[in-house]
Amino acid sequence: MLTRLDIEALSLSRGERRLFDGLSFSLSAGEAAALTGANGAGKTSLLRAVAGFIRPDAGTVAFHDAEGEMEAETARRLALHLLGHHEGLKPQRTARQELGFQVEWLGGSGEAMDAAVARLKLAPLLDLETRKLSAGQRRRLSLARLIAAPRALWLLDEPLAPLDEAWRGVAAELMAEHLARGGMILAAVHDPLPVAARSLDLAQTLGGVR
Ligand SMILES: Nc1ncnc2c1ncn2[C@@H]1O[C@H](COP(=O)(O)OP(=O)(O)OP(=O)(O)O)[C@@H](O)[C@H]1O
Repeated sequence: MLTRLDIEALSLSRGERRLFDGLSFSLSAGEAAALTGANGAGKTSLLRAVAGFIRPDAGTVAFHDAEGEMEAETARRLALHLLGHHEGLKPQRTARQELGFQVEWLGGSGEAMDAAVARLKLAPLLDLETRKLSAGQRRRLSLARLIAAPRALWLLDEPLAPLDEAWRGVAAELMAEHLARGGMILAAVHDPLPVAARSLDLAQTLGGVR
């Protein structure tokens, strides 16, 4: 199981623009970090770099389990979830088809999928095409993935943004349970995370934070 994420001296650019330089921080089992910063500061880009979708200009992203450093590709394939703004749902497919596909792709079981559907109260939505779901309902469908296919590191991009108060409460419970099991959360947020979390302000972290 993934037990630590180490980011060391990371520099990231998008287009011609350098977003940040020399960013260093670590996250250990049971810890959460709230990534803050102005629009365009690079929060989403950092999450995508950790997930391996953007290559940094310099620096390293390393994943560790109890034995030592893991191969990054393996860690990314098996030990993390990236939940983005865009839920990555095909509009013409039903919620059931999309969730079923994702859970199978991620190696989750049918039982775990049923548990996730129950926890996120998705049963009445499963036969709707995803284009007919509201933003909050789509986010609940994405949150179901987190439960149906357990992974140690959750990379969450504004996870609460489209949720109403009641569903924010459920998301908070899911996060707290994940941390209590030794999971880790790195979340880009504009509002505070609803769990105890270290704050990592991208506007103020040039040069490194630990
Ligand atoms: N594919 C891309 N090509 C070029 N520039 C990009 C690309 N994707 C993002 N950017 C730029 O990178 C910068 C950082 O974007 P990013 O989405 O990481 O910011 P953010 O901190 O998550 O912002 P927000 O709070 O608005 O979600 C922005 O200026 C954005 O325009």
